Amino acid sequence: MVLDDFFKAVAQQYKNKLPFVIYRKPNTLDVKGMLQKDTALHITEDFKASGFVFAPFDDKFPAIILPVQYSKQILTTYKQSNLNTSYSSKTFNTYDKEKNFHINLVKKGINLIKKGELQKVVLSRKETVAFQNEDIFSIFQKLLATYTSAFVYCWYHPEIGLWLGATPETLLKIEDRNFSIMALAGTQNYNGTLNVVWQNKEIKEQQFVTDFILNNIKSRVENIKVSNVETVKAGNLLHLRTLIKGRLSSQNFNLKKLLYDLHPTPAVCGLPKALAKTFILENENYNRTFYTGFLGELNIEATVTPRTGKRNIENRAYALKRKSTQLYVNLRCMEINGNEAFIYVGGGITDTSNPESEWEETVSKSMVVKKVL
Ligand SMILES: C=C(O[C@@H]1C=C(C(=O)O)C=C[C@H]1O)C(=O)O
Repeated sequence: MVLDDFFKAVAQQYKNKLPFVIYRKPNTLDVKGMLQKDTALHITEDFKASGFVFAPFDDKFPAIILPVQYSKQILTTYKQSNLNTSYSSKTFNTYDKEKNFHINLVKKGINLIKKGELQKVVLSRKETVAFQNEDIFSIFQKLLATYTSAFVYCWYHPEIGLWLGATPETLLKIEDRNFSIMALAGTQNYNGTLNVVWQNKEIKEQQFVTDFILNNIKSRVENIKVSNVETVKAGNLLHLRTLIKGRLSSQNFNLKKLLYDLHPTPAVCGLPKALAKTFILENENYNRTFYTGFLGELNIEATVTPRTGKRNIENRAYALKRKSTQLYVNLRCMEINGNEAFIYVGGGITDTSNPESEWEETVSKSMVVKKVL
């Protein structure tokens, strides 16, 4: 489908107040869309359905799905040169009240860590900025053009609202029995080089995430491969990343169990998980809803053509059908609500965190999204 027709179809869907998602995976050009044919709020209880899932931070609340069976799928290609909208150079005010609240929240977190009750907690805030007469699809296109290595999406349901984001973090990918999980944490501003020094604080907070993931998957996987810790760029920021890959031991693994043993990981919640989550729910002054939840393709049938090598020539005729799941953590995102955009940002706190720097980190993270407004 050509780009114009793609966006016309999605705009019509939005006008008709029908649910949809449009998205592009990291470092690819395909932009996919799922346009749901009814207005129902579909839920997946067992994670066996096939569709696009949108799950909240708090696992007490259900995961929403746009099911393949009730949706029309559309596809286009987006090249950076398609961008014909320019950036505005708006300035945004931050308010002392928000800053004071966040700094006090961080101090509270540090105190609990120093008392030994928590090891790490990720604390966040919601910032409201004015949003007037803007075309959400041009914002989506700016996200596509600006953040080519992110998972970029725009998701809508009339009963929930409209979300947009460009996340650098994969939660879980599964194809057949092969899986891949990312441990991403630690943040510093990007100043033109990936060759940077990381402080112990960041190294430790990222290691917590890797260890947590390994502990939670070890009983049901084999052939685990853990990458070195690498510095990766996401917009104007750098993070530390470890990739964990392997094979699930059983064909009949329980995807829901695996997912909720991981989610929310210490990249967005903390350690120990339950205590950190309670602290977050009781002390942040807003409801995260879908920020730091997860989203993406669930049990989508993909056609895989075997590689063409001399040895494989006889295989070329077969196109294999495989079920694939590719889920991302909902970060660097915003929710549009009438004339307002809510931007959600947070950061990991450990015993050596500095409250003022933690505030600055959330300001830098908010720029990722503000840049396209
Ligand atoms: C919580 C966020 O990001 C997470 C926290 C990070 C950190 O504490 O350094 C880094 C990447 C993400 O795992 C966010 O972007 O809002």
